[in-house]
Amino acid sequence: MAPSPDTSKTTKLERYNTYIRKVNTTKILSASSKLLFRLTLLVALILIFFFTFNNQPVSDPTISNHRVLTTSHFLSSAFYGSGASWEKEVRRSSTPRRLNGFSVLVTGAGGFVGTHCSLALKKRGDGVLGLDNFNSYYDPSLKRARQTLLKQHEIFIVEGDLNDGELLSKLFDIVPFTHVLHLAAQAGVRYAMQNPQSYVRSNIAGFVNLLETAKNADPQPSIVWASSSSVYGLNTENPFSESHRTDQPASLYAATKKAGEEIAHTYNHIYGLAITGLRFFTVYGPWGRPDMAYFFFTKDILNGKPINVYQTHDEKEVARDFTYIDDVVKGCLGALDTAEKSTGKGGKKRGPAQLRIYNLGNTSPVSVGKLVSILENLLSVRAKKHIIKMPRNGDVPYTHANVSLAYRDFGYKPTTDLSTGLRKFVKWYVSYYGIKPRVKKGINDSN
Ligand SMILES: O=C(O)[C@H]1O[C@H](OP(=O)(O)OP(=O)(O)OC[C@H]2O[C@@H](n3ccc(=O)[nH]c3=O)[C@H](O)[C@@H]2O)[C@H](O)[C@@H](O)[C@@H]1O
Repeated sequence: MAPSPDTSKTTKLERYNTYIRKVNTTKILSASSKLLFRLTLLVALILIFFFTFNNQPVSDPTISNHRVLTTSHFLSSAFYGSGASWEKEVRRSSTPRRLNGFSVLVTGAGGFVGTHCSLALKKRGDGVLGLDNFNSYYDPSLKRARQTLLKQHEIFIVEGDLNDGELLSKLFDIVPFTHVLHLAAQAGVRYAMQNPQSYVRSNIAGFVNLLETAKNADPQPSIVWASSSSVYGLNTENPFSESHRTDQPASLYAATKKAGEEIAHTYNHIYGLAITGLRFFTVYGPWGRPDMAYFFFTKDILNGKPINVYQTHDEKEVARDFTYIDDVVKGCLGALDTAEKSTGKGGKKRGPAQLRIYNLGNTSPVSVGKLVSILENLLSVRAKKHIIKMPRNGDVPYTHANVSLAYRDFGYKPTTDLSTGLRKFVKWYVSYYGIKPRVKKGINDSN
């Protein structure tokens, strides 16, 4: 019998090869399933991120502005800055139509004062480019409606955030702005207790970012920006003058505006930026801010909802130097017209530059009780008033502007009393929100 061949070596080899194939297949399978798992995780994370940041209820003031800003920044970075047509829009909007006209970057152009100032500048032939992040501190649909209004007047708003240095530099690369009207801010006195960080982000970090860009620009623009009557804080001298104490802010909002004034000093001192701060006193009017008392009182009175009317702890009336928007716009344009050129260039100072602060108020404080009775009369509805002690929320009991400095330097003279201004506001309100019944006859007939 022939000896059977020794197959033990080939069998071993085959077994070994089979084993290797199995191991490799398992490795490939496990690697691809890992890859698949990671991809799924990534997609899930992107989806979670997208839905979390884009499905926020818009009018809830408790929403963290930070998240909204970050998303807006994220989205805007994807949209802006590419394409010849975008640059063309930027150039077209900011080009003046009158001889020696300004080219103004208006930050917060989708806001209340920003919209009115942009329209006024455009109307007289200046070039206006808006910048706004359309955050949801209050109903963004109102900001979008203002944007539509500006678009009808050929004013383009770049959608982006003040803290986006790249975007700001790009805008200054495209346009040699002569002026910046800086109105973008986290506004509101009481909301600062709910979302303190948003005040730091917009009013301090955002402002610094803007000044950094402006100081590097060539030419450097002149800057006019919105400070606030709230910087007077616990000051007891009356009426408030620019020389009075502003070192006792009653709210974080006021503290960030005061910080802005000090920061303005620094950039003026080091870099030669010409800067003018305007202390606005409770500005109201058509296209106003829904977070302000006159606005939400109107809404609540019409809806039969109770309103809280504050009084001081010693039971005195709380009062404000309510200032009508058209007067404030004249003040802003006056400040722009009298702003001197910045003296620096490309981050270097070449000589002393103008630094100014002005009150823009109405010079006649009115109590909140009186404000409510004017509204009741205009709306023909009785308010359900709850008179309560002013909560400790950053409010001050009283504001009253002395505007002689603004009058001396650019002829600022407010001419609208509260009844006249509120009549115009109510007329706009009922038309904008399509409210017909009960509003006093004649409200739509007057100007
Ligand atoms: O002039 C300013 O510096 C500031 O003016 C307003 O702040 P404020 O004067 O507090 O305006 P509102 O929030 O509209 O309040 C007006 C008055 O109504 C009172 N109020 C407010 C809310 C409320 O429920 N009840 C009430 O009586 C306030 O105490 C205040 O006296 C703006 O909201 C700030 O952004 C701005 O910087």
